[in-house]
Amino acid sequence: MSADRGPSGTGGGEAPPVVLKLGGSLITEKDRPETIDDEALAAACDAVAGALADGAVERLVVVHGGGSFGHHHASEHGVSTTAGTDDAGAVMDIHGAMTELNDAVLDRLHERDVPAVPVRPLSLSARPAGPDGDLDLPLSSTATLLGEGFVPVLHGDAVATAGAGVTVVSGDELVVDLAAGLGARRVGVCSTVPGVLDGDGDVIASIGSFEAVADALGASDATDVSGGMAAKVRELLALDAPAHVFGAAGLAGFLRGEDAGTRID
Ligand SMILES: Nc1ncnc2c1ncn2[C@@H]1O[C@H](COP(=O)(O)OP(=O)(O)OP(=O)(O)O)[C@@H](O)[C@H]1O
Ligand SMILES: C=C(C)CCOP(=O)(O)O
Repeated sequence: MSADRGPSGTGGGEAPPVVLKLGGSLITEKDRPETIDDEALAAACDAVAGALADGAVERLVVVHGGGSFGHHHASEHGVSTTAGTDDAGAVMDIHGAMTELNDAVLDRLHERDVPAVPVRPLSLSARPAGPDGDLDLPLSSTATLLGEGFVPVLHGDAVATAGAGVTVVSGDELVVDLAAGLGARRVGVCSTVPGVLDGDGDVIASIGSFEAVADALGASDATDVSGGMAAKVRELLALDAPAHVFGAAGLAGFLRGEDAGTRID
């Protein structure tokens, strides 16, 4: 790997970060178990590397989804964001597949000199008991890595869950906690669709409430244990920072500070 430690390394007082999710449906072939979409992943990493190199983004946290890695194994074991398992083998299947995908994302970023380092939710995070138990995601490692000039890369994962064993935490949940806790400037979710689509298949320019678009929102077309587009919009509406949902064509523009796809705020 050729990635060096990032240039800033200055501690506190830096610009608020951008939080970017690379959707699993973008970077994998979601219908084919454990298959990376090499072209799409490379293009996304090019856009990230370009934005960091030309200073369009100073501080960046990347989150990636599960695609045909996490969702496939979670579904086979009957595990979702609400249904847990007490089988260590199932946890290893889910977490192991996400580790493999995370390694691939890190490799592609390192090839482009992005100082990316993994932050693993299974080792860091937990859900307390009860239906309203908010995810506990300690942020000090991510914040410190950012301050030291790195690009932390988190991912949807298996997560310890009081009273349920281990469930799934989606990248969308992580994005929301990271953005709120780190005071993100902007949030981007890059997926296979060009934005949130209305009933006619057109991109909805902006969404301010779930009810206004609920009829158009569905689950993912592929195997998915975390709720697809409906869950994504619900999560992003809870944020203070503006969020955008867009496709591959919108990524470079989003990183330059432009509006892309659907704006959610
Ligand atoms: N109204 C809608 N607009 C756009 N996509 C929708 C809509 N309703 C349902 N979808 C589905 O949501 C999918 C995107 O959600 P999905 O969770 O699969 O994306 P992702 O975040 O890229 O993947 P992952 O969850 O693996 O990280 C689309 O591919 C589409 O099948
Ligand atoms: C299925 C797993 C392990 C990750 C789910 O994360 P998401 O793809 O962001 O919903």
